[in-house]
Amino acid sequence: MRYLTSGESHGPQLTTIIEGLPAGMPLLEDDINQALARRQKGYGRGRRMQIEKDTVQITGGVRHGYTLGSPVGLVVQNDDWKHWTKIMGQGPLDQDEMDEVKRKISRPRPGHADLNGALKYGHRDMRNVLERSSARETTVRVAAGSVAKKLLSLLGIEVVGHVVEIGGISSNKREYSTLEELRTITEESPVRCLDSEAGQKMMDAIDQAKNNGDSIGGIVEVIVEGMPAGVGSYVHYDRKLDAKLASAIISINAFKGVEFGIGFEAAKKPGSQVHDEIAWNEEEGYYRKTNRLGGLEGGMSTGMPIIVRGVMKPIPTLYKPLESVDIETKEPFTASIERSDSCAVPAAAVVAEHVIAWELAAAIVDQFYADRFDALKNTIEEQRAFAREF
Ligand SMILES: Cc1cc2nc3c(=O)[nH]c(=O)nc-3n(C[C@H](O)[C@H](O)[C@H](O)COP(=O)(O)O)c2cc1C
Ligand SMILES: C=C(O[C@@H]1CC(C(=O)O)=C[C@@H](OP(=O)(O)O)[C@H]1O)C(=O)O
Repeated sequence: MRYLTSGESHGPQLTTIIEGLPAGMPLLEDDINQALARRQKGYGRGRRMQIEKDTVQITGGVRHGYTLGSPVGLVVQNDDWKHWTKIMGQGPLDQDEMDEVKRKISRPRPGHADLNGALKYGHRDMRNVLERSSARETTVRVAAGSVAKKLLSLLGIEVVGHVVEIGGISSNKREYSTLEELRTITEESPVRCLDSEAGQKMMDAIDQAKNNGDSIGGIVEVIVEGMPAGVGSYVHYDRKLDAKLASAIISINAFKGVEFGIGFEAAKKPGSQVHDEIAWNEEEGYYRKTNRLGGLEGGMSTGMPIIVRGVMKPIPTLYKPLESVDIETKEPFTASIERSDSCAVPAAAVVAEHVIAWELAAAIVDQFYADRFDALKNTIEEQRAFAREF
């Protein structure tokens, strides 16, 4: 299963095409719209989120609420496009229009894609870079991920993303009784945090950063329950499930680190406090007494919950900007900017949830290859029964 995306941040629309989804899976626009709305929420975002009301149009691959096995096309309109039709128009400009819109972006922001993208593609107007490097593109990644989440959910696999740290303030509450409880509580928190006290402090930290013209980052966590054991493989580097999940997290704009289970803490502990003892009972089959490795061993799922965390750096566009160099004059400058998010960690938790869901669904569809969704469902049940009785 694979997907590509297309679209600029202030262009007319964002598009994705999903290839390889089995036929006969229930899918409605509403399933996707709920995910898009969740990505738009979250304390710390800038004015753009007030302009957009992200909703999807399914443009192919679905009929009467079920997938056809043909490519699924999804489109999300950019409501901001109407303010950018000249600047972002796709046809050639006449001379008058050229004068009107020729204000080129020649001042690269440290930490964004501007300068490297300009050097790579030869764009002297860095708008040509920032339009596509913008995290606006995560809208359709969430759309594709929500289709994957639907598939997983129908197979009894649930995925939830939430925030565990913002600006150095950590959630002290990590325990929850069910994934449903984690989802419900974090959904109501403006920063998607289980710990309401820490959540309030996170909001204060975001306000403070904003007032200082600065930005802050944080850590998000994604938990997956119901994944059958043995998805992924140890036999080849590009079939390892942990590697795919790590790549998915790092592919989110501004994500700089990833860990599984106890993660980087493993470096400080002896093996006896890192590895999870294996046990067996008739009801569940094999299980681990602990889950310090976060549900992954040898590039494969263990059947225990998968726990992935990702670290997001602070947003690079600063109202109090850092020094940079104008590529036209070669002079240093510190420019002011029009608008930006001051913290997008709560939104990024939703993105992380969906990119992880995508990788898991793709790994399942590729491994238990099926053209029909009912056949896939049976195969997964058989795999679970096989593991229980093994
Ligand atoms: C949901 C989300 C919203 C973001 N909003 C902004 C923003 O408003 N301004 C900004 O400069 N960067 C924002 N970023 C981060 C940039 O897109 C990112 O830093 C940039 O693409 C450069 O990539 P890199 O940081 O991975 O190197 C956002 C990222 C995410 C995930
Ligand atoms: C548009 C989204 O996020 C954008 C991501 C982003 C960036 O540089 O990554 C910059 C900002 O864009 P703008 O300058 O248009 O306000 C964010 O709003 C979105 O998440 O839908």
